[in-house]
Amino acid sequence: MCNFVQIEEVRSRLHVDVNVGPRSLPAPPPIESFTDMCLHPSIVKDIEFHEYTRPTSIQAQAMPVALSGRDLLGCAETGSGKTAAFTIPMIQMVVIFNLIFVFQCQYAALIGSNTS
Ligand SMILES: Nc1ncnc2c1ncn2[C@@H]1O[C@H](COP(=O)(O)OP(=O)(O)OP(=O)(O)O)[C@@H](O)[C@H]1O
Repeated sequence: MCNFVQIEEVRSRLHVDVNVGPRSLPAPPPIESFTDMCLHPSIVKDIEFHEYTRPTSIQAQAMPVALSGRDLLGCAETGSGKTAAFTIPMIQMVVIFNLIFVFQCQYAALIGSNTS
């Protein structure tokens, strides 16, 4: 994917809106294939086990942002795959950087969930 127009075309097709803060760099473009996300082999294996063939819209846009280490706030309808969109990058960071051992962190991730 090379230019802004093409990126916006893909976002439009995926029905994805992206907003970044005024002093922030542009968000990474969406990635429409798990294979192209450079995920750890153990994560790829699990994605295959669950028979996810391609990212949902929220995953295609949110995962590259989170994998780049940026903060993000993602909203999408229920059942659209938000859980994996946020947790796969989180697991990737833990697996790749081995956060708990490298930084002696007590916590590597914090998950907040609404109650219903
Ligand atoms: N890329 C994908 N391909 C196929 N199925 C998927 C994919 N991503 C998630 N799913 C499946 O879709 C279903 C809904 O996903 P999930 O519950 O994560 O959505 P959600 O947006 O987090 O929902 P909620 O708003 O209710 O929390 C789950 O069964 C999940 O395993």
